[in-house]
Amino acid sequence: MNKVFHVNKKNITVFDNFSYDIQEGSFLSIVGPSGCGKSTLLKLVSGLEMPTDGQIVFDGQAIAGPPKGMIYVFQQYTKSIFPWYTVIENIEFGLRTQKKKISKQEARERCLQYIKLVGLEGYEDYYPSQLSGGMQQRVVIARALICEPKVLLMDEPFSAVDAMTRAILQELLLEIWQKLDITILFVTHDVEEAVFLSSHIISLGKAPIGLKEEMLVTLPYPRDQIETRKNKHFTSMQHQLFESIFSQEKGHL
Ligand SMILES: Nc1ncnc2c1ncn2[C@@H]1O[C@H](COP(=O)(O)OP(=O)(O)OP(=O)(O)O)[C@@H](O)[C@H]1O
Repeated sequence: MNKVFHVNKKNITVFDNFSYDIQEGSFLSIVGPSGCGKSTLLKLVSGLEMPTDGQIVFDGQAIAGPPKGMIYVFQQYTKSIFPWYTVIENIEFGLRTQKKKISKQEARERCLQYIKLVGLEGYEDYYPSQLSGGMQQRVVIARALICEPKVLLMDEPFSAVDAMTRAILQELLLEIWQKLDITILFVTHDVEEAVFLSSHIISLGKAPIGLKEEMLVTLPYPRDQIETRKNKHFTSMQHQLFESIFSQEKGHL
């Protein structure tokens, strides 16, 4: 697959002959230096951008637009939840996008089930402005999951929350991933986050290098913020990724 943007009469080649097979059920993080094409790759997979040449195949079909079964969670969660809706109404909005006919009672029960899954029980009738950043991000995650996606695409979803909330949300996301058996594609700048969460990591080189490194993260699941970080492989994988990205960032400054 190739992806070239045309800006001000110039061509920007982001991917040149890029190819990668995503394993169903994996937790794949995409890391790499700034501007290497991480978000573009997610947009290509989600059908929000189309490749200039080649194709992206999902469920045996070339993607020609946002496919059913994939949900995109953006970084700026405050912009993607409705401030005039309560928690439960925001989550119900996810159900309505599915266009399946279900009764009011069933819709409420399903919303409550996902509210429980993300640990927001008791906050059903709160408005986003009455919630912390981490809680708002939970609403976004619940709204995405209620659509029962096969693939969840997340572009730096935790970058705007504080370190402790991020650690809690990371554990929550792993629990959900294991419970629901979905595939997650996760863009992050943070190599520690990538190693903690992922079963697979791809490191992209400065465009248009494409795939620079592929890493299988063999740390056992379930992972734990305290125990997993003590594992010596955790530290060595983190160093390896950091070195690879930092050397490219530095070379370009
Ligand atoms: N819609 C667009 N039109 C033109 N150029 C674009 C567009 N989207 C992305 N690009 C260019 O493609 C390249 C890759 O951008 P992308 O946002 O995918 O990188 P990234 O790795 O996610 O960056 P960062 O880590 O800084 O968020 C950049 O040079 C960017 O300017």
